[in-house]
This record gives sequence, structure tokens and C-alpha cells, in this order.
Amino acid sequence: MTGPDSARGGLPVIDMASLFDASRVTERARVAREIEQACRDSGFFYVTGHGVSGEVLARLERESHRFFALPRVAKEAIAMSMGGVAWRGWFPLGGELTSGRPDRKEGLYLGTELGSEHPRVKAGWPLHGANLWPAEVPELRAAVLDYVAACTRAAHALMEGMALSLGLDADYFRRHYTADPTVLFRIFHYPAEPQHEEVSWGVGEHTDYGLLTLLAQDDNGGLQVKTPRGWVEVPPLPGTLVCNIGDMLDRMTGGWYRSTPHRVKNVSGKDRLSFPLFFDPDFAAEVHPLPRGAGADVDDDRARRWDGASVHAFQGTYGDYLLGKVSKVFPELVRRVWERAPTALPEETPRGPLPR
Ligand SMILES: O=C(O)CCC(=O)C(=O)O
Ligand SMILES: [Fe+2]
Repeated sequence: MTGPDSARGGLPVIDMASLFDASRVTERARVAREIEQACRDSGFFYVTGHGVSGEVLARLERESHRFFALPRVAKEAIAMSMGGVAWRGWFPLGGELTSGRPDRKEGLYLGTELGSEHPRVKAGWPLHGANLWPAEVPELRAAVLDYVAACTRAAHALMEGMALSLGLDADYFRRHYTADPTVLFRIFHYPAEPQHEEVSWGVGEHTDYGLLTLLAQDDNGGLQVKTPRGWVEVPPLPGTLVCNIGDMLDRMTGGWYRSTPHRVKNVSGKDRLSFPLFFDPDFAAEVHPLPRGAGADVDDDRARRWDGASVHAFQGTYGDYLLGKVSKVFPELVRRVWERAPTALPEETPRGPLPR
């Protein structure tokens, strides 16, 4: 354990090392109970034993700082509008509207690196394709790919713990949803704000969309979570990642595990970097309630949710759900990208409620 509870908003620190080794049965059962407790409480916890080395993270942080320090024109060369339907690239400060308002952050959108020969890329599936890399910081590519690989391994292992915590076989999620997961990765830069002024939200209140999010953050803090005890800070703890569950786990468990609202305000007076990796179901997977929903009846949460939309009412693939969300947070970009997209995307391409 790392310091008093109050220093981390009462969020637990869970050592997940045993989730990489199926033979450690007793320890895995204990970790599963810790995960259940955390998910029944705030849906947020810290993990250690995640296998992402300090060197890999330090390199990612260093190269990311170099990227954001580039002149605007260099970043514009890989703007999201260049990424087309693959939905990759840089967006400027204020370019994303998380809860209907421009966020005080800039960022780089990345994801699983797929070449033009991949069948889904060939078929023009949205959010599938190649990443856009800055020519001026070529080292960023390897730094990102190494981090994403390590973090994705951790996410697969955590989903085993998640399955055990719900009384399911350890490989339940891999068998049904994550053999080919949707992995989205973002690097955010929240600029230093003058400390005498009222600081706006870096990211407005929201829940994450998929299964789980693994977040690395630098030393500057600013993430806040809405727990049953009210909003609490999620301060950085060296060597940990922050894990939280998303809407799809909320939906699958009938609300037994909740995707919890959170938000970010950078009041540190310094530039803040964060690195969320979203580990989500296969884009083409239909997301259903679990066979043995761990006890709870479906609770229609529409009235309490940040966007007034219930995750339980939704029908369709994860891709449909994701595209619906993306079109809310990037309305202008969606319009422009879809206007320019090939006129006839194949009929079977998931497109969600986007303009056709
Ligand atoms: O930057 C952070 O700490 C969190 C970002 C976040 O919540 C998100 O991207 O969904
Ligand atoms: Fe989030």
C-alpha cells in the first residue's frame, strides 16, 4: 500500500501481478475480490504489477513533450482532418467538446496500427487504419508502440481479473469480445494555466465508452472522480496506472459495475501530460448483458447520467456505440470527414448515426 487512503481519494491500490499467471489461483481470487470491491464502489482503482516498465513510460513522456513543443504548423501537418475515417492525428486546444464545451487540452489520437491491406481498412471501416506520426519527432512512434503493447497486455490480464470478479471463466471476455479488441490510445497535453485566473475544465464530466481505461499520468494531478462520497482527486502515485471501467462493462453487468463520471482540471500551474489507453470490445461485436449478471437488476440510469443516455437501452455493435459518441465530441470534424469520405462505403460498414 502506498500512503494513507485520503492521499488517493480512498481509491484502492491493487497489485495485479498474479493476473499474468493462471497458476496463482489463490492470489488471483483475492485480486478478483479487490476488483469487485473497487468496481462496486467508485469504479476507479490504481494498479501496480502491471508490467509497463518505468523506462517505457519515461520515454513516452519525453517524446510526447517534444511533440507538443513543436510549432503549430508541424502539428497541423498531422491534424485529425488528415487522418480521414481512421480518426487519428492531432487536435488543437479546444478542438474536442467532451460535455458539449471545448476542452482545455490538445491531443494526439492513436490506435492499433493497421496497414492499408488490412481487410477492415480496405473496406473503409471508420476508426481503423494507420497512425499519423510527426516527421520532426520520429522517436515518438517506437515510444508509443512499445507503451501500447505493454499496456494492452496489462488490459488483457485485468480483464481476466474482471471476469473472475464476476464469477465467469478467466477467458470469458477474450472469447466473446476482446480477441481483436478496439484499442484507442491518446496523449493529452493540458497547458499550464495562469494560477490567479479561474481555470476551465481540461476534460468535462464524462464516462468512458468501452470496457476499461488504463491511464498513466505525470506528476501534476488534476483528475477527479465522482465517488459515492462526492468528487475526489485522483493524485498521481509513482509506478501505478489508474484503471476505470467504461460503459460497456456497465451495460454487460446491468449496472452492477458502474462506469463512473470523471473530469480533469489542471490547476498545477504546469503543463500536464496524460496517456489514456481505452481497451474496448471488438468494433464488430454486439454487446449483450452477461449470462450470469452478478446479481443486480438492470437499473435505468438515464436520468443520472452525464449525457442523459442509458447504456442499457442501446442495441447494436460496439462500433455503433463508439461512433455515436465520437460524433458528439467532434461534431465539426465528423461532418467534414464524412463529407469527404468515399461516396459509397460498403453497406456492411458500421457507421452509427453519422451523416451518410
Ligand atoms: O487526462 C486524464 O487524466 C483523463 C482523460 C480522460 O478521462 C479521457 O480521456 O477519457
Ligand atoms: Fe475518461
